[in-house]
Amino acid sequence: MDLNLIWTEFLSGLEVNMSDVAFNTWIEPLEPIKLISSELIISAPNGFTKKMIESKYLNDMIGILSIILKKDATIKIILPTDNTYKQYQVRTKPGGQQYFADLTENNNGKKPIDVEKIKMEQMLNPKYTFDTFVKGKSNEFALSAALAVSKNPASAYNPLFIYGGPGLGKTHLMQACAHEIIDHNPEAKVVYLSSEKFVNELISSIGDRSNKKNSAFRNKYRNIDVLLIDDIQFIAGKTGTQEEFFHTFNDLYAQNKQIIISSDKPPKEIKDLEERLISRFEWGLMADIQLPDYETRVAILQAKLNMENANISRDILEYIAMNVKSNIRELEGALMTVIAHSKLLNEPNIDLERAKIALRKVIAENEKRPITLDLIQEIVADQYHITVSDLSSKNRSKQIAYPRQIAMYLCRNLTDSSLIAIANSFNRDHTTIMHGVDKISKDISNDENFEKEINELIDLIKNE
Ligand SMILES: Nc1ncnc2c1ncn2[C@@H]1O[C@H](COP(=O)(O)OP(=O)(O)OP(=O)(O)O)[C@@H](O)[C@H]1O
Repeated sequence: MDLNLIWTEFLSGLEVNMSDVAFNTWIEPLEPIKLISSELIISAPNGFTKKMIESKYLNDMIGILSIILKKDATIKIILPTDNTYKQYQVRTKPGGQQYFADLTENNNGKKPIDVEKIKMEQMLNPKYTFDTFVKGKSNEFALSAALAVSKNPASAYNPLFIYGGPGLGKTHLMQACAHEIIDHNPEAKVVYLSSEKFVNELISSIGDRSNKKNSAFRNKYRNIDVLLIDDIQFIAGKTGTQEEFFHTFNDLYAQNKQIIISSDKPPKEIKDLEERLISRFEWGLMADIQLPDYETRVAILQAKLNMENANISRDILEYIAMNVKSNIRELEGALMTVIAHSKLLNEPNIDLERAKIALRKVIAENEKRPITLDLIQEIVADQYHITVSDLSSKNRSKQIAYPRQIAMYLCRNLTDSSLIAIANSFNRDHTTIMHGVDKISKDISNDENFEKEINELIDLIKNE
């Protein structure tokens, strides 16, 4: 078995059992050196990491390696100063990319394997391709943009910014771009990752006081052809990460490299995102994905069903499409629930009545309204016997101004809308919102009864 493949599997095995921070801090910096029979030689960057691995993670690592090798394995941790295995050390190409330089293999004319590429391809879901993406009115613009960019990276639209609510297909579309670009050009250096992973990698590179790792981080992201960052909204409020990402973005853009970004909202509406990033994200093309209509929902269900090789009747698909409207992930979840019931009950031709019973919980959840600024305003207005338009009016009487501040507080705490979006919905500027939120926070901490009143309101909103 190839060392690179073993290592990739090994990392995946460890990653699921560890927190991201622990993985990035202790495991990521390790380098596989050589597999000699069933002993894996691993290099740790310093004595402290070596000690930490040996005391805390070695047993798990041996367990995982034994499963991969299908025999009892051992692991030896060495330091870069150990010359015994020098000829096997990882080398860095001029671009910063790393590969294993087993000199004996090179002498035999074998091409060194690109570790980053293997890792990256493993991160892509093989099912998330353009072929499996169902086109509908809600996503046709984003789909066309993604196709155009994948066919001609960095010449069609740069950056491409895809946004839309949860579970509507942003990750699927981003990964379809990555697959398509790699299929057309296997040499392309494509990096796909969530902004959370970007943040974690950055933190662990900063945590390393030797500058080596920090510059490896920079090289990694500045020497690629296509960068896809999923769920960029997670870098909001993280000043250091935004700074690093800003420079990465500028470097790639200046070199005419494609950048594709996804988010749950358009750049302007992302809470605590720096203005300079917002403006850069808006340089290229912004494409939104909306909630799918009924026909698209049925078509998606049909497509998923074909992949699952199960027999679910059309009336059940229509029933699901009619009742699950909130997002496609839930739609898929509902279909999988019916398929699971049909399999577990041994009813290959499950009927609509049975399916309805199986779906009762899913559908009840789906009927809950999502918490939006509009919903909060409706409920607050109703509770305090005023109208929704009073909330955004100029009226300053206490009977209206106080519920207005309560609604501002709830909008800020129960949604992740930006201050600007909240301010617009109340026809005010953002400082007024901040003042209102502060006032209500203080009143809550000073008055238990008021706190109770607000908690009851929150329950009402959550259960609507
Ligand atoms: N148009 C589509 N055709 C087929 N499947 C789709 C489509 N849109 C979404 N899906 C499926 O719905 C599920 C959720 O999609 P995905 O994870 O891409 O959503 P997302 O917008 O990235 O969500 P989040 O913001 O929560 O990360 C996936 O299994 C995906 O394959």
